[in-house]
Amino acid sequence: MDLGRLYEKCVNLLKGSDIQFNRSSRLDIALCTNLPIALIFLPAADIPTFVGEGRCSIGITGVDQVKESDVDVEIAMDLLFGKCKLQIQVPENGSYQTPQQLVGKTIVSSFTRLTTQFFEKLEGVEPGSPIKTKVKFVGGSVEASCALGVGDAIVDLVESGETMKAAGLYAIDTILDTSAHLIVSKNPSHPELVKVIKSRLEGVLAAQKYVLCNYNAPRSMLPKLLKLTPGRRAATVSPLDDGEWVAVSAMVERKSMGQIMDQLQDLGASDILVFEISNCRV
Ligand SMILES: Nc1ncnc2c1ncn2[C@@H]1O[C@H](COP(=O)(O)OP(=O)(O)OP(=O)(O)O)[C@@H](O)[C@H]1O
Ligand SMILES: O=P(O)(O)OC[C@H]1O[C@H](OP(=O)(O)OP(=O)(O)O)[C@H](O)[C@@H]1O
Repeated sequence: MDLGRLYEKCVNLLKGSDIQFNRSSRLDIALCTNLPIALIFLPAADIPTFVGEGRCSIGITGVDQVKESDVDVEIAMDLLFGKCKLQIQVPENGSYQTPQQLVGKTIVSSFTRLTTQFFEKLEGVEPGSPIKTKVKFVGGSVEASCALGVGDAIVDLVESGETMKAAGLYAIDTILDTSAHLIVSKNPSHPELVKVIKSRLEGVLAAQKYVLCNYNAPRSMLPKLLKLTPGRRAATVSPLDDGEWVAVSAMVERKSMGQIMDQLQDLGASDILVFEISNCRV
């Protein structure tokens, strides 16, 4: 698990999965109070190594860090947060507009492996063969490199684009779209626990993706209404005291919720209620 940008979302995910723990301040390890596991809080870039070497059975970090580390782990689940892009950025007022123009130049990045792989492909050489482009490592504040004359371009993560803009840079290509992922050791010490944690996390992700929609409707409109709210397997339809009416309950995708409510109403549904799902197994 991660200490910085991903930390809060990781903790929320664990809470949602009912993985309980108390973390004393400044301690990097916390024992789970309701499962026989220890949680270790590590920098995002170190997590792939710990999991790759089997020291930790599972980890949560950006897939950018996993690919940069070149470790042999299972990339098990996209956790759908921490989304950003690893992009090639050049000075706005400079002469470079395409990655091809950077061949033979100096590129600065914290992601030297991914940058090197990109230029190997661009230069048409075998992986591991020498390339004309020079790739330099810088651990932080990479965006200052061009202005300070350390490099001609940088490869760095972009989320809002504000850092890039403030540094007078713009992106000319994307090397990787990334987000936080669950990674699993190829030899976990307790595979059965890994399975439990995976299915709990899947439950939280599904709960985030769906809401529960309940409504009352004239029975005659059911065929049309159920096309809008078919449910995952099938919608639950219950009779009401008024025999002409039914109550419907179905999971719907959160992203379509507003549109579906509008259409249900247009078709004569009433008392449309939408509920958050705090957890589920589907
Ligand atoms: N705007 C962003 N900038 C950098 N990383 C981001 C951004 N948005 C999401 N991420 C993800 O977060 C990961 C880095 O996490 P973070 O910055 O928390 O690292 P850390 O080393 O654990 O913490 P810190 O840098 O605070 O010590 C990246 O690898 C990427 O997957
Ligand atoms: O597109 P934005 O939303 O502006 O985010 C991107 C910036 O955030 C990260 O840096 P971070 O703040 O982690 O500091 P660092 O430069 O020391 O890595 C990343 O390296 C970019 O510089």
